[in-house]
Amino acid sequence: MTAQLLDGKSTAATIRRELAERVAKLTALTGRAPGLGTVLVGDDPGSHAYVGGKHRDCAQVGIASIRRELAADASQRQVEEAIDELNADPACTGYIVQLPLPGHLDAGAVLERMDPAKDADGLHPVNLGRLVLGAEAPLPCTPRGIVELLRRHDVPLAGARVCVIGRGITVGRPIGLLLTRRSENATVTLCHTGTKGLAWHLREADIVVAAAGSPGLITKDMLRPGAAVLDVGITRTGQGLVGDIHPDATQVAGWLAPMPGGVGPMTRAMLLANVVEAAERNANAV
Ligand SMILES: Nc1nc(=O)c2c([nH]1)NC[C@@H]1CN(c3ccc(C(=O)N[C@@H](CCC(=O)O)C(=O)O)cc3)C=[N+]21
Repeated sequence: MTAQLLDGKSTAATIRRELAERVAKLTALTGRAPGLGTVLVGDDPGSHAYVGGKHRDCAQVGIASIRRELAADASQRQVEEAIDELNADPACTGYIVQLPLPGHLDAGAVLERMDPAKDADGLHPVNLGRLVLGAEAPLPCTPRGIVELLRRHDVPLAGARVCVIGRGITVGRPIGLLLTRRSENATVTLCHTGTKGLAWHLREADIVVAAAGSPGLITKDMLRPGAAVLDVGITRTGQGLVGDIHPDATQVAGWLAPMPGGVGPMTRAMLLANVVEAAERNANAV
C-alpha cells in the first residue's frame, strides 16, 4: 500500500487563491493593501530562505512586505526598537519575528513586546493564553495548517486518537489545544524525549504529528496501518533536509503529509491567513 498524499503544496496554493480575493476586496475597501512585516536577526541561511519564501507568498496574494533585517550582533535594545516601529506602523497589519533568535537575545521579551493584535504567528503569550481559554485570537500557523490540511482531505478528527511527538512552543504544545476544541473533538497524547514506550503510543494513533526534529525517528513498524501521518520535522543534513518520518512509513500509512510538500507550505499559507484576518478585523473596526 502507498499512502494517499496530504498535499500541502496544492492545498496552500488553493488557500492563497482564496486569500487573494479577500485581499483584493480589502484593498479596494480601505485604499491600502494589508502588510506583513518580518524581523530577521543574523545571517542563518535557513532563516533567510524561510523569510524570503514568506515575502514571495505575500507578493502572490497582494500583501505588502515590510522587511527589517538586523545584524547577528544586534542588541536587545535594537531588536526591541524594530518591534516598537512595527507596532506603531499603520502599514504593518501583522508581523513575525523569525525564530530562533541569536542566543544572546531574550526571545521571550521580544515576543512579549509585540502588539498582540499584530502577532501574525500566534505566538504572543496573550494569544497563546487566549487559545487556552478558547477565546478568539490569531492561531499558531503550523498547528492551524495541520488542522486545515486534515480537514481539506476529509481525514476524520472527531474521536480520533492523535499522537503528537514534540513539545515545542510552535507545534507540539499548541496543536493539542486546537485538536481538542469541541469543533475538532480529537483526543491528543503529547509525547516527548521523556516518553516511555513511544512505539506503543504511536501504534494506538489514528493520526501522528511528528514534530520532534529527529531524522527518520518514526518507522513503519511503529504505525497503525491506515494512520494519517504528518511529518513536521526538518533537520538540515549533508544530504539536504530530512524529516522525522522514515521513508518506509508510506507502506503502512493511509495518509502522509511528506516533508517537503506537506505541512511547511500550509504553515506559510496560515501566516497569510492570519494577516488577512487581522486586516479584516481592522476594516470592520473603522
Ligand atoms: N517566527 C517564526 N515563525 C515560523 O513559522 C517559523 C520560525 N519562526 N522559524 C522557523 C520555522 C520553520 N518554518 C517553516 C515554514 C515553512 C517551511 C516550508 O515551506 N518548507 C517547505 C520546504 C522548504 C525548503 O525546501 O527549504 C516544505 O516543507 O515543502 C518550512 C519551515 C517556520 N518557522
